[in-house]
Amino acid sequence: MRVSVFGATGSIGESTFDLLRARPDIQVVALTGGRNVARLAEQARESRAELAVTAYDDCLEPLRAALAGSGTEVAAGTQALIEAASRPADWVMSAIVGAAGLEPGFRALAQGATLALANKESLVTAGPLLMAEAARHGARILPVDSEHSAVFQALVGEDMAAVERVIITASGGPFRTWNKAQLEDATLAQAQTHPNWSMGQRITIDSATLFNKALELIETREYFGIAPDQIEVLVHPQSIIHAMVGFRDGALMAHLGPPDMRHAIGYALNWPERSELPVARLDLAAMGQLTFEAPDPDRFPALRLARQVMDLHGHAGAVFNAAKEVALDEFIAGRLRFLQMAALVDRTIDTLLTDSRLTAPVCTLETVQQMDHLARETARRIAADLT
Ligand SMILES: NC(=O)C1=CN([C@@H]2O[C@H](COP(=O)(O)OP(=O)(O)OC[C@H]3O[C@@H](n4cnc5c(N)ncnc54)[C@H](OP(=O)(O)O)[C@@H]3O)[C@@H](O)[C@H]2O)C=CC1
Ligand SMILES: CC(=O)[C@@H](O)[C@H](O)COP(=O)(O)O
Ligand SMILES: [Mn+2]
Repeated sequence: MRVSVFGATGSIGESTFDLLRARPDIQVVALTGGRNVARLAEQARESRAELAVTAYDDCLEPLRAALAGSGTEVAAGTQALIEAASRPADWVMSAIVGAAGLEPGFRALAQGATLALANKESLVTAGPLLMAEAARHGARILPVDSEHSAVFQALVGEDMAAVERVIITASGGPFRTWNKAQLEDATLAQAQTHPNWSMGQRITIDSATLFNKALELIETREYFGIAPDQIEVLVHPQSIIHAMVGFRDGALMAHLGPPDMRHAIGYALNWPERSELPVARLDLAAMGQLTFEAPDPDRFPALRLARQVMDLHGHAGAVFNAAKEVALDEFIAGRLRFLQMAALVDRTIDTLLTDSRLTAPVCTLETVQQMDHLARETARRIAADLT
């Protein structure tokens, strides 16, 4: 099997790489990264990858130097990423963070590869387009986000017409029990520490605001084609149950597992088979109890914003995600406070409500990219006002 990994140097990329080590039958085609050139080169040497690509032009020379004599080709830049995605592969991991992951995934589908999709932003910004591209080329999208992998697994052999509701769980993040006054002063160091999962910085902060769960609400609709009012978020601080599917006979099927992404990645890698995976086995008796709470929309407005976005349809997802990415950049740079992130996203959507393109159906990658660009410009202008 020929495999490529986009975002190989990140958290999902490293977990994927770890699983690939145990598969001598796999030929690594392309590995891509960003600024962590040293790690990308190590991975390429170890796996004898055909091609290593950095997203940044100024990282090309260090990458070339690190891979001299290895036999791995090197390339850099956005166009090189897209070309790498077009290189024939059977299975492609999409684990670049942010909207930058959309186009490589789109190109991988166009060459008929199975796309293991960790990059949730792809479905949030361009769900209908991505699904149509997969159908057009007879390609498959397999969910990697833990909740969506869990739903996918609970649905094996089931008829979607029998599904009444889908419940995705949320850890509640590091600020689950904080009041609003405490949230005002939440720091970057606190926000980038997840109670259960070890993940990249950006998704970790999104878990703290519940923007991660907001993206996942939209992602659920796009994957499974169910109505927003059939999708619920349930706070479950232990992150052991990842999702539940409720059927019209009242049965509720839950998917449980330790907080280790190698399960969801491995499931997508081995699908439709199940194979041995190096993940811990749960000891529920030792755990004692699993607890649940309703999310608080007042302290965490991201979920309400996601529901507004789902009602708007069209390019609202692209606008939502872009504004959220800008809010995150500003918070990381110390220019926005924690609660101002949601305020910025809210105001960006509000500002663009009068633009008819916001609700126009998503038909091309270009319009998605245009709306992403417009939303980023708008959000940056509003952020300058807020600071
Ligand atoms: N981590 C997790 O457990 C989960 C992650 N996801 C999703 O998976 C995706 C990846 O998350 P995660 O692994 O945590 O993120 P990380 O930040 O750990 O890794 C991101 C990867 O993308 C690369 N990258 C960063 N910016 C760009 C860019 N502009 N263009 C191309 N490549 C870039 C990074 O390169 P470098 O580091 O070399 O600069 C790195 O390889 C996200 O969409 C996230 O929401 C979903 C569920 C769980
Ligand atoms: C591992 C994974 O899928 C993450 O998206 C996870 O769900 C984050 O945890 P939260 O539930 O805190 O958002
Ligand atoms: Mn998730």
